[in-house]
Amino acid sequence: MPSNVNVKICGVKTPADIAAAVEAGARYVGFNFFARSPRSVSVEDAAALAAEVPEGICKVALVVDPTDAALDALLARLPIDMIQLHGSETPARVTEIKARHGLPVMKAVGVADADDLQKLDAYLKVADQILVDAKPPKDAVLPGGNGLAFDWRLIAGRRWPVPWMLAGGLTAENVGEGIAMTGARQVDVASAVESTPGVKDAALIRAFCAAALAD
Ligand SMILES: O=C(O)c1ccccc1N[C@@H]1O[C@H](COP(=O)(O)O)[C@@H](O)[C@H]1O
Repeated sequence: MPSNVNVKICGVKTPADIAAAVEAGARYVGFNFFARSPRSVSVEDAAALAAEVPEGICKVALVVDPTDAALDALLARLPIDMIQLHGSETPARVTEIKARHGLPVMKAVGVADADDLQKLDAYLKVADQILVDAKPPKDAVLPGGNGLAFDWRLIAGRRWPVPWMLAGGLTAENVGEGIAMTGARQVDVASAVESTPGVKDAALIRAFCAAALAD
């Protein structure tokens, strides 16, 4: 029986990463355009990679506080299905980006405590999806992709009116518990499916997807 959980593999950089994700059952692949990330790809490389993604798999562009010019340049080259905003974009900026580009937007919200969930509520009317991620540590170089989980009890039993993904420190070992505790129907992973930062590992992708899709 097909699983009712969707998996996103974020930070794919090679055709082999895409093949591993798709064969393992992922429904989303993420291209990371945050230059300081070990997972970042150039627009040119991502355009070539996007051609490898089968029809029906959602191609997500992960960007952090993008300018209009940067998004214009990216979307002119790349057939993207969804924009993931992973910076400090306000609800008004999310609305602006959606209107300008006509693409679904997933807004990432970092969660460390109950106050962050109030901030999340402000995006429910403007974003198409919410990515509920761990809040990065103050001194972190990356605003996401740090392999850190948040306290899932904070969102246990929460229901939101838009689709959402659980992210942050998910691994093959803990994703089943994360799904069970939070009721997530979608999960997103970057670092736990890598052998070293920025290098995806097909066996780890398979193990993660098998665990997430076992539900
Ligand atoms: O992965 C990155 O390098 C990254 C950089 C900047 C913003 C977001 C980033 N990743 C996103 O964070 C989640 C969680 O990552 P992890 O599994 O804890 O490593 C990831 O799935 C991306 O959507």
